[in-house]
Formats: sequence, C-alpha cells, structure tokens
Amino acid sequence: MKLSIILAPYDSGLYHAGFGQGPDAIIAGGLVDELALRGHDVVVEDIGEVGDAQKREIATGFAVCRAVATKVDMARDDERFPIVLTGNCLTAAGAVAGDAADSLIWIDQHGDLNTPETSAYGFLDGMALATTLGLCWRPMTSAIPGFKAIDPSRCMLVDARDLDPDERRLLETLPIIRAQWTDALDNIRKLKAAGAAQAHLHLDLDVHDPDVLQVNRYALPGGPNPEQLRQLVCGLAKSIPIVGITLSAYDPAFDAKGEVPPVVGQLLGDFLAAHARI
Ligand SMILES: NC(=[NH2+])NCCC[C@H](N)C(=O)O
Repeated sequence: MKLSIILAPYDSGLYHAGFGQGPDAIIAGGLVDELALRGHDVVVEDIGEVGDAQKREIATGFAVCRAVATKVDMARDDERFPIVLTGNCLTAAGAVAGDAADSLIWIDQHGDLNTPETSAYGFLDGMALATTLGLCWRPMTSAIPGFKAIDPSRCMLVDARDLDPDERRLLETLPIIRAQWTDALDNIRKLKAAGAAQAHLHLDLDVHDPDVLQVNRYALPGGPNPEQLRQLVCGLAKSIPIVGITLSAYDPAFDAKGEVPPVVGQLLGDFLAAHARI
C-alpha cells in the first residue's frame, strides 16, 4: 500500500517541544522500517516551521492545520493513504479537511469539546473536536483548504472518560454517538445509519490505560491496553472505509523506557493490514 506519513511536530505552537517531540520519537523508533518490512511504500514529510512564533498557539495551531490539509490532499492525489503523526490534537481539523472524510471516529481519554467560552485554560487541543465539528473557531477553519465541518451525528466519540462539566452539558445537546472502547465496533452501525461512508480515525494516544502505557501528562485510569486498542482499530478498519488517520499527543518525556513507539508501529502495521482487506 502506498502511504504518506505526515509529521506535524508541534505542541501548542512550539515546534519540536513537548508533544511536538512525539512524531520524531515514533519515527526514530523504527516506524518506517516496520511498515516497509510489511511491504508498504512509505514516504515521510515534515511540514516544517509554519505559523507565527510570536502569536504561537492560535496562529500556529491553525497554520499547522492548513499545512497538514494541503499535504494530506497531495497524498491523496498520489493515491497514498495519509497517516498524520502530530503533537496537537487540533491538527485533526486539517487532516479531515485534506482527506475529505464525511465522518469521524474520535478515540481519546478526553472529549476535546470545549469552546473558547467554556475552556478553563484556553488550551486549543481541548477544543479540537468542537473545532472539527464546526462548533467554534469558524473564521479560522474556513481558511483551512477543503474544510467542511463534520456533522455531529456522524461522529463517534470513544472512551472519553475525562470530561469537563461544560463538555458533558454540550454532549447532552448533540447527537454525537458515545461509545466505550468495548462497544465501539457495535456502534459503527449508528455511524453508518447517519450516512457515514468515509471516516477519519483520530487516535489520541492518551486513550491507553496509563497504568499500562503512560503516553503524556494525562493519566486518568481506565482505557484499553495496547492489545485491546490494536484489536479495536483493526476491527474499525474492517467495519467502515477509513480515509485517513491522525495519531496525536505522545510526549516522550513521559515514556522513559521508549515503550510507545513500538506499540504505535504494531498498531499501525496491523491497522493497515486490516484496512487493505476491505
Ligand atoms: N487533547 C487534549 N490533550 N485534551 C486535553 C483537554 C483537557 C481539558 N479538558 C481542557 O480542555 O483543557
């Protein structure tokens, strides 16, 4: 399979800091060799330094989205399956614009459903799903090439166990499909009933049970272990056409033993094998 691995190594506007070191650490952990050994033709591209270092989080966060949307669109033109390795979750808004998904599977410890009105810290990643669903930052998303907000009824939120009170309230008003990692596959039919035909898979690596795999500073217990998550994404790949994937929020500073990159290699390798079979 032809693949394009697109690196967006940012953490809230900072290039190669914090979460922004995750993509490089995953590549250094041997991802390209792992996928090449499985017979894939892999190209890797870093979007490079974009945005405005002075205005950092907002300007750069959306500049990253625009750059990623363009790279993903180019990958599709070249018939390459786009894999975006990103620090920030907000990048999913760019990836979805580039791969023209009509639906979204969002697997995450968090809801990422804050808006500028509800966010306690103004942290853009905590608004990443709300942004992708068109609930906020519309002047910014309208400048992302190809961006079309995903209808909330075509979004499945999986395992969001750490929700802020306003996120809970918002969820009550929206037709988002909620699932646990244990019943996400059963809920795919609801996504399809809402008209989902080409899904984007967003995987915030902090969905892992932190007692088994610590991925970043967030550590609310619960969530799948790597093997359970691997089985879930393989099951998803066989259940619905997936047109692109984002993997986010790995901060190597919390992974002294370097356990996350091989987990990601195996997960992606097996996901792609399952994907090729539909
Ligand atoms: N993608 C993430 N890292 N999300 C964490 C969000 C934490 C918190 N709910 C916030 O909005 O600030």
